[in-house]
Amino acid sequence: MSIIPMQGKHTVSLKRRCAVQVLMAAVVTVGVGCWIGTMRWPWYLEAGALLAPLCLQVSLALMGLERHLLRPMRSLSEHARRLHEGDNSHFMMTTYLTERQDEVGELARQFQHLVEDLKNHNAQLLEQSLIDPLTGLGNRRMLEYRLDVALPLTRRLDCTVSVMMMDVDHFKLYNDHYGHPAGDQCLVQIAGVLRDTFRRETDIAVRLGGEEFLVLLIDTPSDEALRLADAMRGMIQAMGIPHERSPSAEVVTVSVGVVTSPPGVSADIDRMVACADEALYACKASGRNTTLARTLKVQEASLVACD
Ligand SMILES: Nc1nc2c(ncn2[C@@H]2O[C@H](COP(=O)(O)OP(=O)(O)OP(=O)(O)O)[C@@H](O)[C@H]2O)c(=O)[nH]1
Repeated sequence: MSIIPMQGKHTVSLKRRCAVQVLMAAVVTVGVGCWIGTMRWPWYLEAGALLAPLCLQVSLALMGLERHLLRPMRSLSEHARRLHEGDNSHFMMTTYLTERQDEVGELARQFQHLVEDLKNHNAQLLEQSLIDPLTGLGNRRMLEYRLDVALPLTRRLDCTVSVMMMDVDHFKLYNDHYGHPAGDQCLVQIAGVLRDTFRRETDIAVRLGGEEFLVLLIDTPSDEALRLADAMRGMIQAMGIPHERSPSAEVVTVSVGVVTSPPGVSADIDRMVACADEALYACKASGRNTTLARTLKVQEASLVACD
């Protein structure tokens, strides 16, 4: 963050305000003193006449102190307190502070910059903690984060939720044969297919870990979800990444298990993931490089188990 010098071009410094105030007090006191000298009043009247403008000047100085220093300081400390308590969602310093052309305004602007920098930094950190560094897809935390928003929405809109579990076939053999860095590249290419296939803003595609990926689609009929999952599987096969050691194909392939909750049913994601996992392992058992869907048993508008 750049540090802007305190004395800006248009700054009316508090120091200058004080100097003007003191000068005015001196001029008024000397002026009144000279005037009293010509009046030949008794001493108590002279003292009263001298003290009255002095008291007025002191009162004006205190009012200025309150207006130009103490009130903005209280306001700044209130902002700092709200930030400290975590209320920074819509943090915006009042223009009354930031538009001031003195040191307090400068302090408020710097404070505002600092808070904005911190907010950006926090947003970056949050994003980094939600992204899988290898593939750039979301990770498990991203899934949880997005489910918090997506699931209440699906309940409210009474729409379907589809979960796809995808796993690379014989990936251990791939790693053993081509090496771990080549395995990493393979995962990056697979992630690219997921990104190209699931482009809707509501689609959630994440790498759960290792060679396992999950896709969650909302408001997509079960046959469409199955068609998309199989298209994705086909595209990964069509990339033609050689896999000499695979017992099931000459290229890298994946197996995909799909499950869709019907509309009007409250989606239990854990149960759906378990069902999609079962479908995935059925793919593995049936020779791999396939897509299988499972239907969900529903009782009293909630998911019970896979059939
Ligand atoms: N290159 C690379 N390999 C990984 C990564 N994460 C996990 N793996 C490897 O992925 C392999 C997964 O092996 P398994 O779970 O036995 O599964 P598989 O060999 O694909 O066999 P099937 O799933 O039954 O087809 C292991 O060898 C892990 O070391 C990663 O980030 N990069």
